[in-house]
Amino acid sequence: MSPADPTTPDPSRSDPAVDLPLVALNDTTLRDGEQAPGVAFRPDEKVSLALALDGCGVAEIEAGTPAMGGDEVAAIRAIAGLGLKARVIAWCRMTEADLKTAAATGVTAVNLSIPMSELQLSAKLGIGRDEALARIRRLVPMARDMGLEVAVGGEDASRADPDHLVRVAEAAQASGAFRLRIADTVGILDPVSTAALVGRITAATDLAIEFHGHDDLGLATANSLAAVRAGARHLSVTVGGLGERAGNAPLEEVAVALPRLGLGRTAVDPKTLMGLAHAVAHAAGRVVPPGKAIVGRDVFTHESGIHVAALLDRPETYQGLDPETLGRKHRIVVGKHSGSKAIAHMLDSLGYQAEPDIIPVLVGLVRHRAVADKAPIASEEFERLIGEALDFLDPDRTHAHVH
Ligand SMILES: CC(=O)SCCNC(=O)CCNC(=O)[C@H](O)C(C)(C)COP(=O)(O)OP(=O)(O)OC[C@H]1O[C@@H](n2cnc3c(N)ncnc32)[C@H](O)[C@@H]1OP(=O)(O)O
Ligand SMILES: O=C(O)CCC(=O)C(=O)O
Repeated sequence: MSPADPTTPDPSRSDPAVDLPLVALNDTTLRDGEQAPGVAFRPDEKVSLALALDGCGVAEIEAGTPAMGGDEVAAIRAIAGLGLKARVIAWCRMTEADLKTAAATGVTAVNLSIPMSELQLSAKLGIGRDEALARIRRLVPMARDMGLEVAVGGEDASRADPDHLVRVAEAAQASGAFRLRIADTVGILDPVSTAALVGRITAATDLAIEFHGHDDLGLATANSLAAVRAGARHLSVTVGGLGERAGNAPLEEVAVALPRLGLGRTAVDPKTLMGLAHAVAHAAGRVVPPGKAIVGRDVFTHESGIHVAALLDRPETYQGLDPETLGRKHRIVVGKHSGSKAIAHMLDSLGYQAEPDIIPVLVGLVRHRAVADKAPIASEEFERLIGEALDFLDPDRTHAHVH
């Protein structure tokens, strides 16, 4: 098994290594992310999120949809003028009007989107595959002549005939596009079908392939990783997975999983991911769920007695990901599932030297309190429970059970 071969990763490696393939993350929080129902960023919010995304190290920022006009155009123009390291790309339908509006924003790159499936071609545009190919051959060179880099967006590619996708890749490349996006628009792929589809395209073309996963089945991250195994070197992501319906592949999951699984490296600084998650959630009017992988409040917090007992001695016993790589730390709380070692640890961390007889009493009191409160026990409440335990053990306080 060779770690350099993306199809045979070495799961034991945890550090990004230079011999892993470089994967470009195209963050579309400001375009597809904002398509989540009710999410509406102000231009100043889009600008500050673009700066944060650039600081985090994504390769590309899909800044918005110029065809929306007004504030959206102003925001894209402002982002294009920031001089970011990331490529700033605008999303367009494959039409001359959208292209001209995009060019006027000052972006240097456009994603020209056209449906790939028969269903969308006929239902949305009333055209067939040949006309779709003709539009690619007309619009891509037009955009190139305007001095723009061009990616072709293959909407609904997961429901399209793979032979047509290959022809689209050929037409896109011959017309001057630098990339084709394979979009699982309605989120129906799994990792096996993603690898088969993406592998079919990457075997037939040397045009760069981007995979754009949706999370309708909770598989967007898994599918994105499968796409990399199959040769995709560009992935669409959004912060927190924000996006249409169930959203997109979360930036934080993809950026951390790629090197952790020995599949790829990116330029993303993992220590920026928490701040970014909260900035996007705030601007989106949403919250970061406590159990959200990588950036959730509780994902390095431990309550279960068996886990705490082991990781107090050796953190690696219950650690798949080192929190320090994300600028985070393990946290231990006491609650319904605490055992005696966790209670002793809590006493110790609050500065008490306890005699062993108080611990089982506290285990019971903590469990009871946690069920009533449906929350871990805060330090002040724990100290109150110490008092209760002392009253129970020795109502007259003739003996010091804690010091
Ligand atoms: C899978 C995706 O995420 S696709 C991206 C979705 N993003 C958005 O919709 C961005 C927000 N959208 C908007 O603000 C508006 O829909 C606009 C400004 C883009 C267009 O508004 P309108 O002109 O009023 O059109 P409306 O939204 O009613 O319908 C969409 C039109 O786009 C056309 N269209 C859709 N995809 C494409 C395409 N790839 N190429 C060309 N035309 C397309 C539809 O056929 C329809 O055309 P019609 O008006 O001639 O019937
Ligand atoms: O055509 C594209 O660029 C992809 C659009 C998209 O967001 C999707 O299909 O989910």
